[in-house]
Amino acid sequence: MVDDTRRIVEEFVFYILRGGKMPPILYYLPPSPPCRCILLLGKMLDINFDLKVLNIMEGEHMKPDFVSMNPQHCIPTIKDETLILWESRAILSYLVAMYGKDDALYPADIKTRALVDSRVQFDLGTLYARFSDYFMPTIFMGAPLEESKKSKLNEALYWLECMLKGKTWLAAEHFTIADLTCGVTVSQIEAFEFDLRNYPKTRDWLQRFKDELEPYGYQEINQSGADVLAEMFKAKLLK
Ligand SMILES: N[C@@H](CCC(=O)N[C@@H](CS)C(=O)NCC(=O)O)C(=O)O
Repeated sequence: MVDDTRRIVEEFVFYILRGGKMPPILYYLPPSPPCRCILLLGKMLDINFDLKVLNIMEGEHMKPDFVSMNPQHCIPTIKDETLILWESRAILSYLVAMYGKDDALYPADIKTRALVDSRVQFDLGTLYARFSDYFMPTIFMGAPLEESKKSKLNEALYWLECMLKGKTWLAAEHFTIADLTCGVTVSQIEAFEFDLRNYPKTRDWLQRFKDELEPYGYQEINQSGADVLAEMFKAKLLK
């Protein structure tokens, strides 16, 4: 009861501070890597999401109300007033533009932004895609791991290692959404105990990524979600 009152008061204060604008609704599931990216950014930007858990394992994403909003029925999805948006990386850049106190996480400088976009799209089209292709058939269907897919993932990790040569962060002198999306992917790969010994720069960067996000709930949001998926993966491997 006290907690409820406190939450209502906090939401009201937040509402006033935002100039009368309600916070965005986030449809999500805690272990989902793309959802974890949005939750972490929300903490960094102090966005008090109206959180709606959508359990895709129980088919909640296929319910007519959600499908009429997002016909692709994927999470994360946000609803911010009239805007309905999915694709986690597009959500990241939108939230920085709309709620960031500055553009540091998604720099306006044209050449820096081009590098951020390049790394973000590398994650979507190559790194996360190959990670998913290698691990997900085992997690969701109990399929055996495939050596050819492992090689493809190693190739993507090698490219990431090359991108980090002489760099502290992936795309700028400071942490950006490129580090956020690639970092969540690599932290999941690490949680699956994939051998990262050949990628020393990536391992150092991953540690910096964790340190950077520690004050924003890294353990509760990202590590715990990564561990849940890793448990599911191990259980399938043992079968
Ligand atoms: N490229 C999308 C991928 C989203 C995605 O695959 N979400 C999964 C959960 S991790 C999902 O919603 N699966 C259910 C479905 O697509 O029907 C993003 O980054 O947002």
